[in-house]
Amino acid sequence: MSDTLPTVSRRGLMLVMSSPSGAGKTTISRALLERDSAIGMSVSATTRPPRPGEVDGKDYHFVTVEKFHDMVEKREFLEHARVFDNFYGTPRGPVDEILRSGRDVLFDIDWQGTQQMAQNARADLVSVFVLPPSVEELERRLRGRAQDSDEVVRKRMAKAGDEMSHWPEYDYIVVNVDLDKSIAAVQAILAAERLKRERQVGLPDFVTQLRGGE
Ligand SMILES: Nc1ncnc2c1ncn2[C@@H]1O[C@H](COP(=O)(O)OP(=O)(O)OP(=O)(O)O)[C@@H](O)[C@H]1O
Ligand SMILES: Nc1nc2c(ncn2[C@@H]2O[C@H](COP(=O)(O)O)[C@@H](O)[C@H]2O)c(=O)[nH]1
Repeated sequence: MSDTLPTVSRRGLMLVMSSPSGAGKTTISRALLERDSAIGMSVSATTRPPRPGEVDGKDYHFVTVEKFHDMVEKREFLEHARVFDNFYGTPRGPVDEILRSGRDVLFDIDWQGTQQMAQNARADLVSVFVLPPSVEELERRLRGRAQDSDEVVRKRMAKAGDEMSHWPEYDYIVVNVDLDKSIAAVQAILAAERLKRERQVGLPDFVTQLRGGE
């Protein structure tokens, strides 16, 4: 066997994860990032105040409402939306940079953002909707996270039904019962999507070379 591994160049994909608040998409995303160096996270901008332990520039870019509107006007967002009582948006620049470096990009965004991304870049998008095992468990997780006030938890629970109604718009649905199984499921989705023929843009050259050149 040759000692040089064949590489077929590949077009980067955009993996979007959505769910009702508290179903577990951030937890699954973090685990995925730790295990897979070929995917980078899109860090959103938000007008929401930081939760305890959240780091500016890592979890979010925490910005004022004025700054957010300025970014919208300057078309700096790939998508943006009002979610609950705050604004959230995906800065365009870092996403382009990750894709240019040949890696995939992971997004933790809501259904409104996913719809906007689907309008602009359907071919590059892979979308996963995470459902909780039950509404009771969803509330347990939101409260167990212990990072939001009672009022915030109540508002998020009140919106959960509406958010879950968007599941048919997604490519894959993961019911997040067991965390390890959910992480493995998303890894499997990513592995299969990377092998899609149309994403392996280096295949024509590779097969030509396999056939001895033409
Ligand atoms: N399979 C699971 N079993 C039990 N607890 C879980 C599971 N998955 C996630 N959790 C816990 O549920 C809580 C909410 O998870 P997480 O913050 O990932 O939700 P989220 O969907 O990203 O919410 P948000 O949209 O508000 O950011 C966390 O405390 C997390 O540790
Ligand atoms: N459309 C977008 N939605 C986003 C973005 N960043 C996060 N989100 C979604 O907001 C809610 C609440 O998040 P939280 O961190 O306050 O709990 C959740 O559904 C996220 O997926 C974004 O850039 N665009």
